[in-house]
Formats: sequence, C-alpha cells, structure tokens
Amino acid sequence: MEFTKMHGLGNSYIYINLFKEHLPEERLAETAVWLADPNRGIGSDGMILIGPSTSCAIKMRIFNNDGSEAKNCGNGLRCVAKYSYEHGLVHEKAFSIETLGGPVFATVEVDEEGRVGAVAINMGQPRLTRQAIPIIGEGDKPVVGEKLEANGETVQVTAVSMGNPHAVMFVEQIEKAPVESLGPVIEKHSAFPDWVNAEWVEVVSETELHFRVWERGSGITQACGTGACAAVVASVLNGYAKQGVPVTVHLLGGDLTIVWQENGDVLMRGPAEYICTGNVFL
Ligand SMILES: N[C@@H](CCC[C@H](N)C(=O)O)C(=O)O
Repeated sequence: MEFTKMHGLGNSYIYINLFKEHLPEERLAETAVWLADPNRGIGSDGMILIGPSTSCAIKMRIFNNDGSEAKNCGNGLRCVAKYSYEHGLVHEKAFSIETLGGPVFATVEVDEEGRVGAVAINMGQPRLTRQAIPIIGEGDKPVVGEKLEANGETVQVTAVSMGNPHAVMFVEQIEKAPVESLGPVIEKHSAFPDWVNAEWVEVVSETELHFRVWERGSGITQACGTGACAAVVASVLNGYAKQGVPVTVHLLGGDLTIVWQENGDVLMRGPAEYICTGNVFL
C-alpha cells in the first residue's frame, strides 16, 4: 500500500490516498495503530484517509495512534489540502473538505512552481453547548472556567468543540503546565462522555498565546490545530482575546495564526509539509 507521511508543525500522520488504495473498514483501527508504531510500522500521531466525498470536493477521515477515530484534525486538514491540490485531486485553490465533524473550507497559497505553502482553513463555528461538546451537566450556556476535580487538584476548564472536543485550561507559565501528569486524567475524565483533548494556555497578550496539548488517543503531540482554535475561542470567552482580532498561537512545533471572526467562523492559517512517501506491506 502506498503512503505519504506529512506533518503540520510536527503533528505527523500517515496519509493514504483512497482514490488509489483500498483499506477494508474493519481493518482501519488496527492499521492506524500499526502504521503509527515507530518500531514495527512507520511512526506517527495517527493515520489520515483522503477519499472521495458526495457533499464536498474531498473527504478526510482521521484515526489517532490508539486506533480511535476522531471527527476533526486541524493540522491534518492543512496537509490534506496541500496533498489534494498538488496531486490533482482538486483543481481549485479554494475547496470544501468533508469531515465527520462537518464541512470545512480550505484555501491553498500556491507559489509560481505550483507548490502549496501556507494553507488557510475556515473551520466553521465552534460549538459551545454541553450537548455538542459533549460535557455532562445541565443548561445551554457555554462552559467557561468550570471547576473540575482531577487527581486531587481543582482545574478550571473552558470547553469548546471544533467538531472534536477540547478542554482548555489557563496557566501562568506554560513551562509549568502539568501536561504529562494531568493530561491522561482529564482526557478520560468522567465529565467527558466521549473523552477530550486537554490543552493548557498561557496568555501573553490579546494577540499571543502559548499552548501545550495532551491529545485524546495520541498523548502529547507537537501541535493540535483544532486545539489551538479552541484555545483562541476559550481566550475570547474568558476575556483574554477579542473576536475579530487574529491571535498567534505558539505551539511546541511552531506557530499558527487563528482568528475567531465576527461572523462566528474560526479561521486557521499555517504550514503543511511532506516528510516521505513509500510502500508498506499490509
Ligand atoms: N492533531 C489534531 C487532532 C486529532 C484528533 C484528536 N486527537 C481527537 O481525538 O479529537 C489537530 O491538529 O487538530
């Protein structure tokens, strides 16, 4: 089976082009785990499938490195957009991508040689109700700074869905964020029926954040695009940033520019890179 390994700010996935390759549905989870294994597979944060869509120009499916399927992936979307444009799966510079979390819209920035540099993704509107995230509890109001007991500590969580669930916590110093110790506890906390991606954010200013993540199904990664979008939305909800004003998010693997637009959509812009292509024996 032919594969392409790509990354967005160090968040790497094995990409399979379903226009060329066939993977049986019942083997998707085990294939994702195997491909992600650095010793027996290739090594990555998971697997992403690029295939035909009946409602959009292209379809993305994302599997974490534990084999669980997620509904969205911001860094993956930028790579899917670059791959799709450069491999002629789409012919326009602006096109839609179907995800299990809903449609998104990609715009690729193309140089004179036809290569895609940065990619902007309109991620649509964040979903803020408890039911949409999901997080247990009553009412329709956004979950902002809600107290949660984790490992004997009390943390304050702002919950945002970008098609997939995020729990954002603000800290004074990003270096001291308890990503490794609290990440796995918050990920599987009983407050989140579908589990959750856990993110820590240090606010530098209204236009600058530091960010660290423990991803649901993959653990610590270099970057999480949907998480960075959730961090900006959470910053606005907590009064640390302004709607309509772009924010630079510093992740372990590099920077993303994100704006929660006045019309309610979240726009993310950043890089997408190839690592290698090859064949694996299924
Ligand atoms: N790395 C991704 C998110 C991947 C899915 C996530 N771990 C989940 O289970 O929801 C990104 O860049 O957004």
